[in-house]
Amino acid sequence: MIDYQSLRFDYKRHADQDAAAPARHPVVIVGAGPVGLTLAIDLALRQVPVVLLDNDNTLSSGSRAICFAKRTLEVFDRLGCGDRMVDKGVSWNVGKVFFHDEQVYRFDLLPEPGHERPAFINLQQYYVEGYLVERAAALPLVDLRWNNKVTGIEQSDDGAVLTVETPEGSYRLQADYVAACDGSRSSTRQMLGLEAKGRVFRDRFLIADITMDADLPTERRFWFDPSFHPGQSVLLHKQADGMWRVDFQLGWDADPVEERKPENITPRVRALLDSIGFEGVQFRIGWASVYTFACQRMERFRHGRVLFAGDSAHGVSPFGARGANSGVQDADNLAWKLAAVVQGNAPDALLDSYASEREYAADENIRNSTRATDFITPKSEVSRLFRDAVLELTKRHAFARTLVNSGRLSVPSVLRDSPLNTPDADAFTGAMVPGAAAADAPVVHADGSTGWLLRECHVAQFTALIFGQGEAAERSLAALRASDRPLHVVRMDDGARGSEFAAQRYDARPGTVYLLRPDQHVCARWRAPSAAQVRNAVDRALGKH
Ligand SMILES: O=C(O)CCc1cccc(O)c1
Repeated sequence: MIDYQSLRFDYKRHADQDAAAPARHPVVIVGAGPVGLTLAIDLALRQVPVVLLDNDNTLSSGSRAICFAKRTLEVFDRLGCGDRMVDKGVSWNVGKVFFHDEQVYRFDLLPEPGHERPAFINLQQYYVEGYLVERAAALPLVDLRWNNKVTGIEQSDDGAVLTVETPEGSYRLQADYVAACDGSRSSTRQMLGLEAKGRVFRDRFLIADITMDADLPTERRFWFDPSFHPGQSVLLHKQADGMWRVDFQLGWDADPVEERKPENITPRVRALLDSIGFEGVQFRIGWASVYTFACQRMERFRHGRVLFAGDSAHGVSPFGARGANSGVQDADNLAWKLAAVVQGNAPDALLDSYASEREYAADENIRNSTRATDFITPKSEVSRLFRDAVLELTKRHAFARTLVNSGRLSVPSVLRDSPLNTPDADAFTGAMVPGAAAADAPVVHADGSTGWLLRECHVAQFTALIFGQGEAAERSLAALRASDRPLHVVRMDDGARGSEFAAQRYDARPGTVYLLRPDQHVCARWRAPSAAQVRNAVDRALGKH
């Protein structure tokens, strides 16, 4: 078994370091974390060569982001590495909320059948990064350079020049576009004199990974004010390899250095385990950290030829697992747009929609994260009284459950107001509005074979889903063909067992067509499209209108 935590990657001298003039590349990505790696793989699969620079030669130190959401797994599936993540991770849908020591609420994030992926998996970040690195290594168009630290950036109208420091000295590189995926302390952001602004929360949390031989169902457990950690909150998650993540709220006055010491972590963990029935169970403390956080973002995610993605662009609290997941969705949004622009299939202005769509998503994540944090860590006596009253009521009254907020867990933003959407001209019901990430569903083919809707969406192209058979579906198919736009067509045959999920989720009738962007967001839909409507919708989604 590979120990991903102790892996060291070789620095290799590159021919660019000996070039007389700085070599020029279409895209240079700064930072080989989950976001930079996702973006690099996605671009390479779209036939765009990428240089990916990382300032060290290791994967994530510590388990860090552990909760990877359904949408993130669907992105990883599209990139060809979702199965490994899901096979190694622990899947979960259910969360339990406790007030004092009593369960007051249980929720199921994916109560309906007919989805390939669970609501979440928990997997240590070093595995996620390791699997992405291995996937990238299989793609000749990804040029991953370890121990290549960007120390300077100069922008011009048509690109940027980066200064890169290596163990053998520094060299310069030119890029048509730079993606800054270099984390919350982004040096790219600092070098450009930019900042992220927002609210810093005055509280401290201890995260400790413990390994123990004990089992509980794989569920998220959250305690408000439990007897084993009075006055504070606690969150427990199971990870791979018999590891568990515990988050203890400590309060602002806690001493971060003291709290990280094993002799101070042990009694906290012991009290938790004793309270959940694991009195005799031995445990080992692994990675531990004391953190504070801020909900903040850069005002704009695009600065000329530099695009910011992930934690460099925005930050949230861990509650809701919206950090890494929204970063992967940034990459998902950016990759196809960058590919379309550098390949000459879309104007540069398409990249403005990356910024506006993901700034919108960041606001939604920050809003959710801020509300959850305010509920979890009330900052006044009145807020605490309100919070405790809600939790008390929740035991008996369903209405109060909607007010409980232990973190609203990550779901993709619906990009409802995106300029890339074609507004509906026909009546539809349901959630698959233009801007929504396409819902998965079983697919039943005419020959009886089965698959999953999102797996059928081709990585490189716009996809058209056509529902049903018969004349209406044939007319829609003819319109798609006559549109003269490269479309990957997926036939959603109705009538077969299992096909009802898709028909219902997409409010489909025979002939209904959904147009999906390459990142699987719906951008248009019709009951019976014309070729011109399809053509216009594709062009609009490419930023040509
Ligand atoms: O369950 C949640 O709301 C998030 C769990 C989580 C994710 C990342 C770090 C961390 O300490 C907790």
